[in-house]
Amino acid sequence: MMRVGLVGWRGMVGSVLMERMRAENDFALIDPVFFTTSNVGGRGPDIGKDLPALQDARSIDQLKATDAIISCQGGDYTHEIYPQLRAAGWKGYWIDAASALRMKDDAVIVLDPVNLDVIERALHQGGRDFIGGNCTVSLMLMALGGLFRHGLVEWMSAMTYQAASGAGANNMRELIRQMGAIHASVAAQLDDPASAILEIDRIVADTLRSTAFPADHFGVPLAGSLIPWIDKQLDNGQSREEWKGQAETNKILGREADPIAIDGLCVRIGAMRCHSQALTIKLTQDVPLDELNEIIGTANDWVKVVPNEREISMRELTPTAVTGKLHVPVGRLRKLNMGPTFLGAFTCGDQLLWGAAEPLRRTLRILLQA
Ligand SMILES: NC(=O)C1=CN([C@@H]2O[C@H](COP(=O)(O)OP(=O)(O)OC[C@H]3O[C@@H](n4cnc5c(N)ncnc54)[C@H](OP(=O)(O)O)[C@@H]3O)[C@@H](O)[C@H]2O)C=CC1
Ligand SMILES: N[C@@H](CC(=O)OP(=O)(O)O)C(=O)O
Repeated sequence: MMRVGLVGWRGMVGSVLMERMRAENDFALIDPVFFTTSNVGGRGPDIGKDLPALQDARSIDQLKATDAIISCQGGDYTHEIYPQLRAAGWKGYWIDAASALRMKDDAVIVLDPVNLDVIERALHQGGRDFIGGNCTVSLMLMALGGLFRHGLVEWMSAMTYQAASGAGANNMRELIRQMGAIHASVAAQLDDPASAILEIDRIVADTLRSTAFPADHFGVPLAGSLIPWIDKQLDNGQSREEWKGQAETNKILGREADPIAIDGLCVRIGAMRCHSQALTIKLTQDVPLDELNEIIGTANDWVKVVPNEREISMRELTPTAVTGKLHVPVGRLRKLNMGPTFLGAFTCGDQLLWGAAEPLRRTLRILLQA
């Protein structure tokens, strides 16, 4: 049985990964060893079978005794440990949620419903590093992979509406705290049907602008507002999250040599854990909408085309509908006024499932069958 080390299993991404691995009975197929950076000798998670005590995630000797490692511990950990482990001669598979190794030449960004061919080719060639993609990119490709597969995308612009979870667990908590602070500031006026709406609005604005408003993690209000910047600032004016759109999509598709132009603006909004995206797609040719629906909707087992109708879009194409679910709805599909080769689309997906945990556990399954 493959001895698989799990690092970062109690974090947010790691916890979702544990849930999914339990649900899919993955632990029956491996000999799992749990690591920690903070509780060596402690107890691992409940996975329905006996486990040895937690091992030290910074011990190269202990890590070396594995055939594969899945890390959800974060980029700093990867930067610190991965080079030491390879330098010590470890030849195992490194599967990682963090972005640290994504653009390394011999690393594959894994999203098997879209790029199983790229993953299998790398495995054939002795590839050992399999890295989960950026959540926004992975969710866009789960939704629109069919168009790319059919060579129909000349360029794409993605305008994103990204959830608090992408910034971490503390940010999710802070979003709810911010919502509570807003409500508390006008609770009395809300209970009084005769109160003036402009007075409520003024108090809410004062609350949002107050230095007492809880914003330690985001730095600014998200509830009742939005944040038009995600990740670091690059010299060319893009945010790093926006840069990933083109760089990671083309790497996932294995077409770095002939990249498709992808760009847009990434925005944080007050959703909990589902990223949404409004997409403008320049098609390489004029394809009728019913054919596009078919191409998009049959690309994988999880994408689900939502008819471009008001009621069903409002019910099914939202973070509320999608949270905790593996399907990836895509809708609002229509030709835009710019011409017959311009397609509009809107998609929404759980960024902790297909955006983070699910590609990792599926990669493990692929390695087990290799
Ligand atoms: N958040 C996201 O949406 C996505 C994140 N990723 C990547 O995944 C990696 C991990 O992200 P994420 O899961 O958000 O990180 P977390 O901060 O939730 O967890 C990382 C580690 O922090 C330690 N930790 C310290 N305090 C706590 C606590 N109170 N509860 C749980 N764990 C704690 C744990 O390590 P220990 O048990 O050793 O103490 C844990 O494994 C990052 O590199 C990120 O870039 C990738 C895609 C999406
Ligand atoms: N940057 C993403 C989350 C994330 O962790 O991305 P990456 O894995 O590319 O660092 C967000 O904020 O929504």
